[in-house]
Amino acid sequence: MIAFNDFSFWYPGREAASLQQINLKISDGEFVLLTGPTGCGKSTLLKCLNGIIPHLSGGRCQGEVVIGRCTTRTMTMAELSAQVGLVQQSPDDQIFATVIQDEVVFGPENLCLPRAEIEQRLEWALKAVDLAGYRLRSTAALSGGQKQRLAIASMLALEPRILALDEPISQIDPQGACEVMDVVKKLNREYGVTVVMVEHRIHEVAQYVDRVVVMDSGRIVVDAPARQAMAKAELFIKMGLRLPETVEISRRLKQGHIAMTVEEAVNLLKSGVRKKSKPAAVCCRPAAAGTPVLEIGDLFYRYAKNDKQVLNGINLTIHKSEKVAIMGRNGAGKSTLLAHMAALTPPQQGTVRVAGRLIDGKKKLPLGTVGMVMQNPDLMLFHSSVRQEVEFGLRNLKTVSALMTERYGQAIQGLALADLQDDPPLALSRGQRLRTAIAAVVAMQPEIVLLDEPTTGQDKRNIESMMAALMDQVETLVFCTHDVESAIRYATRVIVLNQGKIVADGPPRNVFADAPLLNRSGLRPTQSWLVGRALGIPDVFTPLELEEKWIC
Ligand SMILES: Nc1ncnc2c1ncn2[C@@H]1O[C@H](COP(=O)(O)OP(=O)(O)OP(=O)(O)O)[C@@H](O)[C@H]1O
Ligand SMILES: Nc1ncnc2c1ncn2[C@@H]1O[C@H](COP(=O)(O)OP(=O)(O)OP(=O)(O)O)[C@@H](O)[C@H]1O
Repeated sequence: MIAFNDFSFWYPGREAASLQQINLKISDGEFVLLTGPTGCGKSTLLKCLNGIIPHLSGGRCQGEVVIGRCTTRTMTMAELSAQVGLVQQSPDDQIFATVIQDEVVFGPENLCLPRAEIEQRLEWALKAVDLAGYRLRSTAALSGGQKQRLAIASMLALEPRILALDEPISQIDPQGACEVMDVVKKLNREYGVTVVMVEHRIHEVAQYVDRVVVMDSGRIVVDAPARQAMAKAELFIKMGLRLPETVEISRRLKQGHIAMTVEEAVNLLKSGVRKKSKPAAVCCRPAAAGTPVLEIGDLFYRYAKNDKQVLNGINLTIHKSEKVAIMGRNGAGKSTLLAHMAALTPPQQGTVRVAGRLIDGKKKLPLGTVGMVMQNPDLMLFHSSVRQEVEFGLRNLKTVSALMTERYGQAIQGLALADLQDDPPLALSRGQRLRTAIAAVVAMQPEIVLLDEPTTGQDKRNIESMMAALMDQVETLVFCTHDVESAIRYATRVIVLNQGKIVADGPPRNVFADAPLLNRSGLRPTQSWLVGRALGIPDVFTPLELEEKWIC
């Protein structure tokens, strides 16, 4: 169905090839996960499938990509689009209609399908991504995760033979991600759709796929059935990639079996010899009680007069030095709350105090009080090099030269951008663009840093180095995330929103041990916690903790 024959590709103006001698064959009906470190060429490879490369990208190619029986060089974009549906990494790059239903029916209408069939596909596709009630809604009034769901729906409605998905669940809440994966798997299994999915959240998708292809620096370095690929756990770790916790548990057990699901991991552990003595339960980190820096009282907010309340009576105090994760279902109100904390949106009802200043929409906060990175980093990048981008804020703060060099250096090192300083930000991979936007904010060392989903599109190594830099260089940090593992590891406090209300607020270990709460809020416990529960060991959240309590 798909064949890359000795294919290499150079973007315009780049000396190094972003794809190097790729040889890859994907059969009809296969489900392939394509993964690898940020910037290794995954999105570039997907763009070859529907003809963006070479027809729109410019640049230089060697070798060929064959879809069906024809090479993409000789096929038109229209011919390719009829076979390949590509869901792009940033939904904003894909969505163009102003109304949701228009976005979804655009493809089927262009295929000149009968009206009844278009209607049926529209209904089915929106239901599949849980947007059924949103048909007539404006696309501009969607949250980031809802936009990602819409981008998926518009490709599902095309019913393509090949579905190419570029990090389709990166901004979707954990339960929603599972539902989307179930739909994609069903299409693959029941209708024989060939699926090529790029994803860093390997732990959430590995159990769905037939085969795993890993890239590094533009080359394919692993190509194996899923279980065999997971057996190369050491290589994944060396490359800084994330493993499913069940695989991590299997690795620690050292028995040679690889568990792909929680059930398999439970059976594997039961078959081993259990440790006799249990170490004491890990203590919850105490909540910080420093000076209040964000004080929110009875905050209500709706986008338009007749809309539902998006924030529904928020009361919240965040203290200096806290590291707070805000979590919850797509559309729960996280980004809207963050916009209030950044004083970008003045309160309609209730009060917001930032660093002691009452926000009323009239007076601006002094520069350097709050730094925020939005969910879509592209909205914040406007310079012609990473260097200029990161220096911009420091120049506005009139930072003296020596301090500027120091802060710039720290931010660039911390965000792993040293090799990209002269690159134009918008010609970087998404993970690299996001790190650039974060570096620009961190370099200014504002009192409060607000990040909207900073782990999306990042490999494990970059998440770890980025979070280490944030822990080190940022005083008070508030970040929205769907990444349960990162919240457990880095947050001192987790706040869960549901329909604009705070439904949980406490140390991560308390929040993530409350399965009914997680279930109601679009979240999921970690695989280690589920394994621990099945084995009767409470308070286990990571493979390491499970090893300490169970494995000899
Ligand atoms: N439009 C472009 N112009 C020039 N270089 C580009 C362009 N897009 C990507 N690149 C470069 O090509 C390489 C591969 O980028 P690509 O987006 O395919 O990586 P990726 O593996 O998908 O990364 P991520 O996981 O961060 O999305 C990177 O080094 C990137 O800087
Ligand atoms: N500009 C807007 N106009 C009207 N409604 C909006 C607008 N932006 C967001 N909304 C709606 O407000 C609600 C909350 O959106 P918000 O972006 O705060 O959610 P979120 O929790 O950050 O979601 P996600 O996890 O998907 O990023 C959603 O129902 C969304 O559709």
